[in-house]
Amino acid sequence: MTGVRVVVVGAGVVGLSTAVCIAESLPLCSVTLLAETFSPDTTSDGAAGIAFAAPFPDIPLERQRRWFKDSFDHLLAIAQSQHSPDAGVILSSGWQIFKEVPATKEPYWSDLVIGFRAMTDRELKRFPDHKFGQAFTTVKCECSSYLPWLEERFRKAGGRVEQRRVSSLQALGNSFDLIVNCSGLGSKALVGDAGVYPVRGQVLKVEAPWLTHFIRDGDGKTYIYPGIHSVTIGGTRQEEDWRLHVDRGDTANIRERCGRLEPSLKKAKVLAEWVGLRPSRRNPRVERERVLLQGRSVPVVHNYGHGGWGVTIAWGTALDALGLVRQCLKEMPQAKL
Ligand SMILES: Cc1cc2nc3c(=O)[nH]c(=O)nc-3n(C[C@H](O)[C@H](O)[C@H](O)COP(=O)(O)OP(=O)(O)OC[C@H]3O[C@@H](n4cnc5c(N)ncnc54)[C@H](O)[C@@H]3O)c2cc1C
Ligand SMILES: O=C(O)CCC(=O)C(=O)O
Repeated sequence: MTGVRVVVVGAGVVGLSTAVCIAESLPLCSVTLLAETFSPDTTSDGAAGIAFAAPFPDIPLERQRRWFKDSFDHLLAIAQSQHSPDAGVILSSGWQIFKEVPATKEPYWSDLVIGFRAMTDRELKRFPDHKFGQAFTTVKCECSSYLPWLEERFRKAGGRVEQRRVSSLQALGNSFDLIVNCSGLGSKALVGDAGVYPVRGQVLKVEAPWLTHFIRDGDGKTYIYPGIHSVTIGGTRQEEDWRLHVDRGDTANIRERCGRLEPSLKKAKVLAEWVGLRPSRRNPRVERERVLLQGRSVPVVHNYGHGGWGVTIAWGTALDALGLVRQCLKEMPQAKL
């Protein structure tokens, strides 16, 4: 046997990151990336792409810190290299502001981003409804550039790409020795996970090149993220809402909320409106199991359910998934690594 046949299902930021990690680290495996949709038609494509996260309830904080750190350091290195414009990864500085002083003044990643500090009274003055704020520099990833850039990197590492929908893992059992499931919300049907659910998010992309700093309300519903080509303003977090069309009421509401934080947005031209369904789950599923497919016991590594933080932790969870793939290979006596 010359190599183990690995398939990665899903070409959003999680699937592409995972596919790149596997193809670059395990050159003797033949890796196929298989997905129903590719950039620009994935959920990842419309994300603001800011590296920022809230904690998941049941994952040890040390593991979450590792996911954040590995991803942040990976993106920071790109942002500070000549690849930054092609990959669409940049540094982004700004403020998170709170109407009430939060119980936890420093998020678990406060020492992993750059220059995290409490805002001064002078900085807070322009936000009269807010009592407390955090200033920091993080990274921002424009997935409409980053995903094609990752796909190119995957192809250069010898990966193959195939576009089709997979109706069940059974359909893959004959053609592959190891399955890596990065199908996001698709995992609800693909692996019958009832714990995966959509959280609808609507954003507007506006033209406002004079804005250079992000502003995020600590309630997580209102944010303004300046990017390379446009400013993303949002948003909504509507649980179990599968509607993919733009809601005019949401648009008006977003413009009103963001305009209150940044009055100059009233002058900004709307370039596009977008809706995505966050692949949410109580905790992301990054684990392995064996599944009986066509009479064969096939190892499956899962990496999905990142909710609203998929861009932020994709690279870190991809490295974990790579570790799980290595464990599966060790259990295959015929595999050459
Ligand atoms: C409005 C909004 C703003 C956001 N902003 C941010 C942000 O600033 N920072 C951040 O970290 N995150 C953000 N997110 C969250 C982020 O977008 C998601 O966490 C991330 O996109 C999830 O990536 P994914 O690869 O798991 O899923 P997806 O991008 O949805 O990709 C899933 C892939 O699986 C494929 N697939 C599914 N089922 C099948 C099947 N049966 N057969 C074949 N292929 C299949 C799909 O075609 C697709 O290629 C935001 C989300 C929204 C909605
Ligand atoms: O929450 C944020 O501030 C970033 C955008 C995001 O992650 C989201 O809308 O899911």
